[in-house]
Amino acid sequence: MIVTLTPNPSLDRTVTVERLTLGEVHRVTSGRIDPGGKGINVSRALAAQGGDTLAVLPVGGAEGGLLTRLLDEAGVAHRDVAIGGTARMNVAVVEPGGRTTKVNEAGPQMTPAEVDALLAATLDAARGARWVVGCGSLPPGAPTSLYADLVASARSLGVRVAIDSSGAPLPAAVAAGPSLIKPNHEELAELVGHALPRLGDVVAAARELVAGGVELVVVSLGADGAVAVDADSVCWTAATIERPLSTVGAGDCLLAGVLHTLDTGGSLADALTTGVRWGAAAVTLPGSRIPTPRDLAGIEVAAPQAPDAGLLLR
Ligand SMILES: Nc1ncnc2c1ncn2[C@@H]1O[C@H](COP(=O)(O)OP(=O)(O)O)[C@@H](O)[C@H]1O
Ligand SMILES: O=P(O)(O)OC[C@H]1O[C@](O)(COP(=O)(O)O)[C@@H](O)[C@@H]1O
Repeated sequence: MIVTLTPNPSLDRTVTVERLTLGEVHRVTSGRIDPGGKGINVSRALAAQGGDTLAVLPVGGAEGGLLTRLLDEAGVAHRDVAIGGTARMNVAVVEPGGRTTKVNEAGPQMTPAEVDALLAATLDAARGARWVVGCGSLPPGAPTSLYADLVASARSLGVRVAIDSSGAPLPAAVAAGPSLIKPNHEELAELVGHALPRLGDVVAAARELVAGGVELVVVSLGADGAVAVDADSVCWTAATIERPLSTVGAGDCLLAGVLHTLDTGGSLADALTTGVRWGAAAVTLPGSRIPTPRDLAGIEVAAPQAPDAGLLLR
């Protein structure tokens, strides 16, 4: 069982326009709404592939009601923690060719009691689970240490913790020694404090984090695939997608694929291959639609290999 915690879930509204021009009125050619937030997307991706998962989230307001209804419709088991605020709505504007502009709300103000209840519900759900995954930004009112606290508390229950976040909560969580982190290229550069133009720079930065106490670092690199680094090995792979439709949620699908494979006893190379397959399949789908087994068919992933250190990343 993989438990996900999404402290700041969202309704993801995706609209497609011919061309985005600042200051202009745009006519939408297609639109959709999906339950969102990074942990929720991880649970959606796992559930879509028959995985055993439970999403823990704060729920408030009319938007929160719609969010849980959409999760029910998608067959995603969830544990709701009632809050006084209202779930946020994030907008993604997609242009033909896949360029995506995102506008994310900050999220509802949470009280200290609501934050405590959310963490307690997550730890309660995590008892007996193999993995607990903390993902995404934190809403106003949540302490920067929320994911670090999750790492420490889940570890004392014997549960492995994966973290996918950004900004100040990420270094705080890293200092607590999680089992896995999944930064993208930009997040990793911010974490180590310098630019990482080549694949070799990414591997060196990931090794630095492993030496500092993170068991496994999986770095997603968009069209350049993903690289996985632990104390014993490093591997890299990628998939070619001719016509990407929307990259929203691709990193979440990658993480779901990696965890699903590790959870079912697969090797690191298999986990990375599955993750890249799920992430690449996600970019072939509109909005933050999640790949089904049928969407994975036909996605060719290169055999994992030692990274080409000199490769200049896109
Ligand atoms: N243009 C693309 N072509 C092929 N695969 C892609 C593309 N964009 C993303 N992916 C796949 O999705 C994964 C996650 O994408 P990425 O953009 O790095 O993550 P995030 O959404 O966290 O920023 C990548 O590791 C890769 O497997
Ligand atoms: O919590 P954050 O960082 O604001 O991100 C939330 C957004 O991220 C998503 O999980 C998608 O992730 P990406 O945009 O990184 O692919 C959306 O569902 C959601 O709108």
